[in-house]
Amino acid sequence: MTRERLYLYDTTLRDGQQTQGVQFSTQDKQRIAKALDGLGIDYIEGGWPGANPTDSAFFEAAPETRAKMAAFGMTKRAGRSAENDEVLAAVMNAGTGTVCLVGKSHVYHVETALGITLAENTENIRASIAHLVAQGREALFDAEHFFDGYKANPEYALEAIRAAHEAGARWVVLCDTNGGTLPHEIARIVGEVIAAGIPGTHLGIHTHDDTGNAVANSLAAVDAGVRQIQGTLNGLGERCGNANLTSLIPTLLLKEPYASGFETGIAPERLQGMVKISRLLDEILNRVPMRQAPYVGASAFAHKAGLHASAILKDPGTYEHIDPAVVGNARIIPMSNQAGQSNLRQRLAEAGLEVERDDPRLSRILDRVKEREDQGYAYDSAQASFELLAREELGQLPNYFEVERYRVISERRRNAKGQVVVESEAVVTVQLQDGTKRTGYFKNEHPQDLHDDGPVNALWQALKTDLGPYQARIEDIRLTDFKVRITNGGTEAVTRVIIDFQDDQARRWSTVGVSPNIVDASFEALHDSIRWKLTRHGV
Ligand SMILES: CC(=O)SCCNC(=O)CCNC(=O)[C@H](O)C(C)(C)COP(=O)(O)OP(=O)(O)OC[C@H]1O[C@@H](n2cnc3c(N)ncnc32)[C@H](O)[C@@H]1OP(=O)(O)O
Ligand SMILES: CC(=O)C(=O)O
Repeated sequence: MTRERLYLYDTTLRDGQQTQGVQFSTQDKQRIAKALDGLGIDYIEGGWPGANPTDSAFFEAAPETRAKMAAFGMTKRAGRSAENDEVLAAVMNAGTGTVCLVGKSHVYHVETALGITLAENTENIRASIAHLVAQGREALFDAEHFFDGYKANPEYALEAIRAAHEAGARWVVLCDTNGGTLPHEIARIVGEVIAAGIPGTHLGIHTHDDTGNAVANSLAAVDAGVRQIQGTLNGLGERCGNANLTSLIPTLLLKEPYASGFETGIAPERLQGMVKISRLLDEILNRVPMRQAPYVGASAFAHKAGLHASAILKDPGTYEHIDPAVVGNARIIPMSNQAGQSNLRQRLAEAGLEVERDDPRLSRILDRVKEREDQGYAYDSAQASFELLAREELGQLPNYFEVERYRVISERRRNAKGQVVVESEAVVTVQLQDGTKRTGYFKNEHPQDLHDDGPVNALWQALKTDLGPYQARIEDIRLTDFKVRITNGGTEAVTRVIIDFQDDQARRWSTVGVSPNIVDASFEALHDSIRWKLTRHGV
C-alpha cells in the first residue's frame, strides 16, 4: 500500500514565541531550529521578520537547514499595493523560499478588526499571495479564524481561501485561532471545504488548545483530508498553546491508521529523540518539564499503583500503550502509599538491592513508607529519600556523618548607601565516623550583590563546605529545583520540601524533607541528597 505524504510545519519559533512568558533570544531560535531540522520536520517557521529585532536577526543569520525555512507575516493592508506595503516588504526581504501570510476569513474580523469591506479583504489576500508567487516564493495562507468564520458565514470564508488558492498558494491553512472548535466540527468543515474544490493536498490545519482538543482537532482534520499539520514543540503557543508536535509526531508514526497510511519527513529511528528535544526546549526556556506530558513526560511511563506495578513486571504491555524506549523515555516504578511488594522489589532491584520475595523486611519498608507518607512525605517524587529509608531498614546505610547542629540567620537591612540588603549566613557542624568534628560556614562574599540566594542556599553551602574524606565526592552536586508545599502531616499542617539535584555525570535525583519549619524540612532534603550520593556513587 502506498502511503500518502503528510507534511509537518513547526511554528515553535513564531506562535510558540506568542506564549506568555516565552522570549527566545536569536541564539535560542538557532538551537531550536537545528534540533527541529535534526528531527526531520518539513517546515520551520522562524518568526516575523521586521516585527522585532530578534526575529530580524534570526533571519539575517538563519541556520542552513534541510527543512524549508518560512518567514511569517500578514497580508498587505488596504489602500496600497503588495509591492508598496512595508510590513510585507520586510517579510520578503528575509529572502526565505517559503513565506506564510496570515489573513482574515471571518466577516466579523474583516469588518471589526480591519474596518474594511469584504471585497477589499479578498483583494488583499489575492494580491499578497500573487506577489509572493510572482517573486518565486512558495506561498502559504494562514486563514485566521477560519472555522468560526465558516460557521458564521460559509460563503465568505470560502471566498477568502479560494482567493489564496487561486492566486497560487501552495498551502491554505485552516486556523482554529480561538481554539474553541471541537473535532466533529473540524471534520465536517474540512470535508465541506474539500467538496467546495480545494484539494486536501493543498490544505493545512493550525489548531489551538483552548478546549484541550488541539491534537484531536489536527487528527480530525487529517482524517477529513488535510495533508499539512502545524504545531509546536511541547504545545507552546498563544494562550493555551498550539497542537503539541511532541504528542502528534509519535501518534502519527506509531498509531493507526496514520502509521500505515502516511509518510512524514521523520524517520522512525528519530522518534527516540523525542524526549531529548522536548527537554532541550524546557532547558532553553528554564521551565520544569511537565511530568504528565504524553509520550515524553517523566511520568508518562510511571507505574505507581501496586496492581499496575505487579502486572508490569509480568509484562509491560499490561499497562503501557507503547514501549517507552521507542520515544526515548523510560519506565519508572515509583514508591508511595499506593505501592505493593512488586513496586518495592522492582525499585530495590534498580538500586542494586536484591531482596527475596517473602523477606519480612519488605513489609517493614512498605509500612514505613505508608506511615511517613501519612506524615506528609511524598516518596513517588523523591526516589533518593525512599532509597535511603529502604537501605536503613535493610541495614545497608553507612553512617557517614552525624549532623550535630546547624544555625541559619537571614537579615534584611539598609547598607551605608541606604540600599536594601538581604543576606543569609549558615553554620553546620558534623561529626565524622572517626569522632572528629567539622564545621562549615557560609556567608555571601560579594557585597555588590544586594540579595543573596537565601537561607536554604546558605545551609547547603555550609553543609557541603567540609565533609572531610567525603568532600571530593560531593563537590559536583547542584540544586536544580526546589518545591515547597504546605500539607497535612497527620492532623497538623507541615511543610514538605522536595529538592531536585544533578551532578557532573548528568545523574538526577530528588529528596524530600518534612517539618513544621521550612528551613528544617529543606535541611532534611539537603542532608538526604548527600547521603544518597555517597551511598550510590561515593566510590
Ligand atoms: C493569529 C495570529 O497569531 S497571527 C500572528 C500575530 N503575531 C503578532 O502579532 C506578533 C508580531 N506583531 C507585531 O510585532 C506587531 O503587531 C506588528 C509589527 C506586526 C504591527 O504593529 P503595529 O503596526 O504597531 O500594529 P498593531 O499591532 O497595533 O495592530 C495591527 C495592525 O495590523 C492590522 N492587521 C491585522 N491583521 C491584518 C491582516 N491580516 N492584514 C492586514 N492588516 C492586518 C490591524 O488592523 C492593525 O491595523 P490598525 O493599527 O490600522 O488598526
Ligand atoms: C495564524 C495563527 O497563528 C492563528 O490563526 O492562530
